[in-house]
Amino acid sequence: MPSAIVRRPGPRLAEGLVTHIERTPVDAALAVRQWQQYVDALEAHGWTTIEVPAIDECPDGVFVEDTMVVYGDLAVIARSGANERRPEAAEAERTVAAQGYRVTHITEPGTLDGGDILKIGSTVYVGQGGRTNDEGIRQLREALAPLGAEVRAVPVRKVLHLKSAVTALPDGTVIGYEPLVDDPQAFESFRPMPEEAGSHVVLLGEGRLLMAASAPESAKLFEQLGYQPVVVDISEFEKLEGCVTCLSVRLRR
Ligand SMILES: NC(=O)NCCC[C@H](N)C(=O)O
Repeated sequence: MPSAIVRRPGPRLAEGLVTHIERTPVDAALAVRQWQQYVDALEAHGWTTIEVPAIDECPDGVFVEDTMVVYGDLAVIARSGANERRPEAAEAERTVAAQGYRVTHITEPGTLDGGDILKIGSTVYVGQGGRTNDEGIRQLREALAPLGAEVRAVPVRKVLHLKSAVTALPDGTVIGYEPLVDDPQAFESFRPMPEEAGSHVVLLGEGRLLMAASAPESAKLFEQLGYQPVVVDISEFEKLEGCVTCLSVRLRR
């Protein structure tokens, strides 16, 4: 059975970082309900969820995906490009290690956020230009090479992370909202989506795509393509540049 690491939002969520969008007020109580619905959606589709203890002093702790990259039996613990977010990694590391993963670390001067990593088979795309630096990419390549992964750097300048711009469908097609994708040609096959949030899907298995309620046109398009959208409202996390991918680390082993 697949499982997913998640982390409950803390009391300072509303103070989370915003970089590319205007700050708007976050309803913390609504955010907790939305987070629970996100967890419920994972569980309803066969995913066991494993909680990292909440980290009250870090407003962005809920975006647990950024703390690591999991590939095969290895968890590469990230060193965030945002100083304020670095304390999030320690407990996340303990949680993934307790699941039986080997652990290695991105070390200074390398920086890397898990949100910058998009895995498609043995190809690992890494966003370059935001939170992840060249040294972080070099270290990731070195860590994953023995596992047969090919790490490819792609530019990210218009959004926070690579996976804010693009994710991939089960058949490997990369999807993105073109105005926010720096180089669509960096990917073997690219499909433009009609909405920004339509570029973000979590593959739940059996053609089901977890996605945000803020992309209804994209949901229709996915249905036409033969997929089954599983829709969650994550408005309060979107106000902090979060999306469906960043709220969990999927463990498929
Ligand atoms: N992987 C992601 O898309 N993470 C979203 C992180 C949002 C958070 N407010 C941040 O700026 O780090």
